[in-house]
Amino acid sequence: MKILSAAQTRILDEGTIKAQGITSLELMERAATALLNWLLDALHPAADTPFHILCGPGNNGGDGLALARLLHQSGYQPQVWLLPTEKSSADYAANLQRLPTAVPRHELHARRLPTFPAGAVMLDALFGTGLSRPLTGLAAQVVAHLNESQALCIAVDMPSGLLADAPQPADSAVVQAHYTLSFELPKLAFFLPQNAEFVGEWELLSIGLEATVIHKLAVDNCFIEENFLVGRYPKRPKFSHKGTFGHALLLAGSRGKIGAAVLASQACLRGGTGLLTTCIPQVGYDILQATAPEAMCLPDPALGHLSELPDLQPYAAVGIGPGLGQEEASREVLRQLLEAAKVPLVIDADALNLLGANQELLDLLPPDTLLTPHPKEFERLTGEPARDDYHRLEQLRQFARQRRCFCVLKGAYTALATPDGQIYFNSTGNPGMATGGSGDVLTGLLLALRADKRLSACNAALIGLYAHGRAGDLAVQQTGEAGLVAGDIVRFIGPALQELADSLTHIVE
Ligand SMILES: NC(=O)C1=CN([C@@H]2O[C@H](COP(=O)(O)OP(=O)(O)OC[C@H]3O[C@@H](n4cnc5c(N)ncnc54)[C@H](O)[C@@H]3O)[C@@H](O)[C@H]2O)[C@H](O)CC1
Ligand SMILES: [K+]
Repeated sequence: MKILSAAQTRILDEGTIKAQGITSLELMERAATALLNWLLDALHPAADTPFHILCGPGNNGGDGLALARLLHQSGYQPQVWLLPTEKSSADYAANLQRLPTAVPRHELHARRLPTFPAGAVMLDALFGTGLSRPLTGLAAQVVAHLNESQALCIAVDMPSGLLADAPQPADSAVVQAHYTLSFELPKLAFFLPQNAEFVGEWELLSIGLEATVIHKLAVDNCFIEENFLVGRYPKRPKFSHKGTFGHALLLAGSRGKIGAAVLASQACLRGGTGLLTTCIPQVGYDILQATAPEAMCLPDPALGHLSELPDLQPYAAVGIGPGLGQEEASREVLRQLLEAAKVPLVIDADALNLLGANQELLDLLPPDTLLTPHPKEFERLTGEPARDDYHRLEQLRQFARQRRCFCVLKGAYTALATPDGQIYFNSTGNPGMATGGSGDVLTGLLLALRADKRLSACNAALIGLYAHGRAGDLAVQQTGEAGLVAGDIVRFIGPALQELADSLTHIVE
């Protein structure tokens, strides 16, 4: 699913009106109808539910006015609160005119700001994608006042004060919505942690925006849902053998962190690798043999850390990093690997920290290498703290372009940047997965997918991120969020991948 800029949203709006031969007012009616249907379906509001709709001067306010009329026609008693303005949009004016006189309308005033009780539903239709600068004056005061309210706050299209695709100054007034109901496609702002307190839960309401126009718009940010992956994860052929899926090599573990090597090994095996060899320091040998018996174990001569790079000849892909530690000898193993590798690499955890601390190693990264930092590890890689989440995203895009690699940024909507400058946000996963070892599981799974020669580097990464989150979503149904541990994610990798393998068949059926 494409993530459009505010400017592209306008193009899509106009393109839809032209292609479908409708008026902008009719499109607004679709938006208001979609809002009404959501309110009725999701809230099942009692007939006396106090709906308060706050309307700004543009089409966002127009949506609010149209919604007020539809709520009234459905038997509710909404009230509208208008932001005084000298200039309003034509469709706002038209909907103000169409508002039944029975719907109470009030003008917002700095000295008479309304207080809404806990059971009330506030709809924030002050500003949407047309916001061009931070809110000031009365609008900012209204927003600050709304944020003090106990009522349920539902933002129409965007929380007012939030820009769709750029940061606003740190102390700007932005509505803190419980829900944001956006039209058709998500905004970039929704994917960034710094905006979570404003956006709340977000949902997309379809208003029939023109698919042919969406198709033509070039974007560099996408949101990845299951439908995007249909057909990208091939079923296992009937006559497959373990050689079909590749032999993976994992370099992981150090004294005290053997668990990371175990989790990554188990995830790699569940991720469908044909064969796995895990290279581990002596101290982990018995543990790994006992906990991942399907893996072959290659003990390093050193007791507590990796000190030697094995012969790479047999392997289809190599993963390095989980629990590795940052010993000098392990850094040399990493250096030799980067110099020698002719197969796909997956680099995580301490191997990323070693890259950050020894920046000259970054010049050795083979093209299409997959790196999986969380924000702190990413900062060590770039050596430059990000100003905000937007800046970090551009750093990520730049890093992947410059290093010709695939770079993941782990978080709530894990982002994948590709060498051609695209960013894909993953849609699966839950807060229960913010737990030790969950990243090691991702590395093992990605290693298995990179060892499978049938998958491109980009598809392997997208499928890995999606299936990892989906496995977490399946696991959390049994464990709850607090009780979820990384090993639970491992147990559901198989079912998550099977869903993807079956998705094409389901569509054909
Ligand atoms: N995208 C769609 O498919 C549809 C969108 N709809 C709704 O329309 C709004 C966007 O409407 P627009 O008129 O372009 O902008 P806004 O209502 O967000 O506000 C514009 C209005 O406000 C002025 N303005 C901008 N910034 C500020 C500021 N900081 N302070 C004060 N005033 C400001 C600006 O000059 C304009 O006058 C979209 O979000 C949807 O809700 C359609 O109804 C359905 C299709
Ligand atoms: K809004």
